[in-house]
Amino acid sequence: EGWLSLSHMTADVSMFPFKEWLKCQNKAVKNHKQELSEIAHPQGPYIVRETIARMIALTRGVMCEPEQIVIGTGTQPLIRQLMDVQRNDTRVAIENPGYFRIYQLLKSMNYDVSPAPLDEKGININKVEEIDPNFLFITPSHQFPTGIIMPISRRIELLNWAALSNDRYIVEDDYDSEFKYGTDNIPSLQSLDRNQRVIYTGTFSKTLLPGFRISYMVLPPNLLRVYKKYYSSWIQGSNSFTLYTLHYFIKSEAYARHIKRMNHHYEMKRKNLIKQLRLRFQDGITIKNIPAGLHFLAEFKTERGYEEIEARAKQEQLEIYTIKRFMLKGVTEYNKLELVIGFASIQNEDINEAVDRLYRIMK
Ligand SMILES: Cc1ncc(COP(=O)(O)O)c(CN[C@H](CF)CCC(=O)O)c1O
Repeated sequence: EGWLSLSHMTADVSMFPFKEWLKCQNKAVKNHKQELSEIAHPQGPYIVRETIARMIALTRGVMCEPEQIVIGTGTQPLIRQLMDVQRNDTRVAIENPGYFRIYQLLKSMNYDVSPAPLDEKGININKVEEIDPNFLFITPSHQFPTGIIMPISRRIELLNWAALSNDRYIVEDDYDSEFKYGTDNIPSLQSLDRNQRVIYTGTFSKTLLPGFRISYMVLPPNLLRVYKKYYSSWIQGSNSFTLYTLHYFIKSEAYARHIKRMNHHYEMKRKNLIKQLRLRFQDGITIKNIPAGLHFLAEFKTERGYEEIEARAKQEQLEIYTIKRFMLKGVTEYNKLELVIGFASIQNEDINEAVDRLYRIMK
């Protein structure tokens, strides 16, 4: 019957409004031939940055001017640009478990990168003070991969910590913050920042499609000055055609409608998957049931180790990922079997079959 996927790295392409997207593409051709014939602004076309600035002000409380926005072809290239213009002795801390692709990028740039552990409120503030980083990478809206939603109290603690020095920044990765199911959508950390300490990054990979490669970064004025100094001759890497299409997709409210529709769709699939998992595994499964994002963590009682589970998953043609990929350096072997279970790809009618395969893999 072929492969089924519980990957957390996808979006549900079966629901993407390609017809509306193509209409916006036509508008881009009609209204912006001139701009398409030229090299775009290093940070991306102004009107696209203006539309993004307005949208994140409305949806995430982010306060910024279009001049502070840098558009990029992904979170990694944006972080690379930001960090390329920092001093070599810059110290960095990142959540552990955390987004290993950023961890690996920062290490490949020869920065001193320290994984910092979490507690029930997100990144552990005492550990942050111990490490004393210049840049702190966090995902407060929906910690990646544990899903923890950082309470306001911890956000304030972190902002107070950052405000104590001109040489401290917090990179707020607001990844998949758009998907909340019945839980409150806490405004961005950036919206609480009064000292130009927060760099805000967002992406359209989860709300549109990861293949579009459209992400953005909001720099506080002091870092924007540094950025402009180093990148004045930079040619924007994004595809202007896609960016102008995005501009019309957002302005026509198609984007807002799509997110609303996807929230309902994902909430229904998530509920069904959790129900089937509980029915099948009974007390053999413990689900970290935080109602947000496009994946959840689930711990399974099994005698089998990670390698064996991954091998059996291939046999069963079920795409699954374990928590190991997010356990950054210096963490002892996990003594429980934990999966990151994504529900964007799996079609509702395939959920029972996927759960059956998972049951055979674990038993
Ligand atoms: C924490 C976090 N911040 C941003 C992105 C978005 O990056 P970009 O598309 O480049 O804008 C991801 C995307 N994560 C990937 C797909 F889910 C990879 C996960 C894995 O490698 O496990 C992410 O986890």
